[in-house]
Amino acid sequence: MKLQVLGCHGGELPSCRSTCFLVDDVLALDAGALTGTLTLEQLCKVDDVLVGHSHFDHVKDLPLLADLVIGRRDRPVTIHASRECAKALRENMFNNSLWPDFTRIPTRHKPVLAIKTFRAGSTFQVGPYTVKSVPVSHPVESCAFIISDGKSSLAMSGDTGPTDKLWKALNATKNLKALLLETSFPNSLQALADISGHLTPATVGSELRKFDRNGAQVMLYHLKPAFVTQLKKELAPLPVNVLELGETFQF
Ligand SMILES: Nc1ncnc2c1ncn2[C@@H]1O[C@@H]2COP(=O)(O)O[C@H]2[C@H]1O
Repeated sequence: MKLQVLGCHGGELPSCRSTCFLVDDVLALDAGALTGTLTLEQLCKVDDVLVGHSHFDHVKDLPLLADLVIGRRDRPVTIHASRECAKALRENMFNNSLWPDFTRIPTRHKPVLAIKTFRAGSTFQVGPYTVKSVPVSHPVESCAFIISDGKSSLAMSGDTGPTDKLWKALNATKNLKALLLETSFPNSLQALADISGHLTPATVGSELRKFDRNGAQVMLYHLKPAFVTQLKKELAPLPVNVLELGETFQF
């Protein structure tokens, strides 16, 4: 699997882009940095988007994506969202008020977008990938994903505070090559991290003690733009890498 880092922050500044990864040019993980990073030709190749939860920084490019690729693809771009997330997208984004309902445009039988719902905790197929969703800990329904192409597995934590379910699922995963793990706030903001369902370097350290790592890389993302420098200092002693924009990995 090829993994491209399009966005690896928990917000946006000229030097930071919201969460967005691209697998094998065709599968996007979250949609926080699609339209500002990919060309129109590259955007037209994205067949599926896995959305971990409904918060704005993870879904914000879906409306612009639909408007850009309409009329340029043979089939809809499929957005895979948990029930609560799908409901939020339908009611609050593609509601003909904030943005046109592109799940019915240009026609309801051949729309540019399809929203496909999964049950948090279920395993489903997306093209050649088997995707296991794992509910994690956040104020809205949020899922981690474990994605396998039959040879390698790659996991993304989604936005989460401390969790047991994710580590249990990861410890049972064969051929796990990498875990993309969220880290949002510095240790001085532990109370905010706890209330908003996020990790700090301190809780990354304690969470990693639950992980039978087996050689998998741990790559951190979702650093809040205002705290990147402080976070990198606090993370330096941990056995992890902090992701950078534009990086590409092959698993
Ligand atoms: N109680 C809170 N006080 C201040 N900021 C918050 C609070 N709850 C959520 N947030 C912010 O709102 C953001 C929503 O997206 P995130 O979960 O990435 O990160 C969250 C925090 O940055």
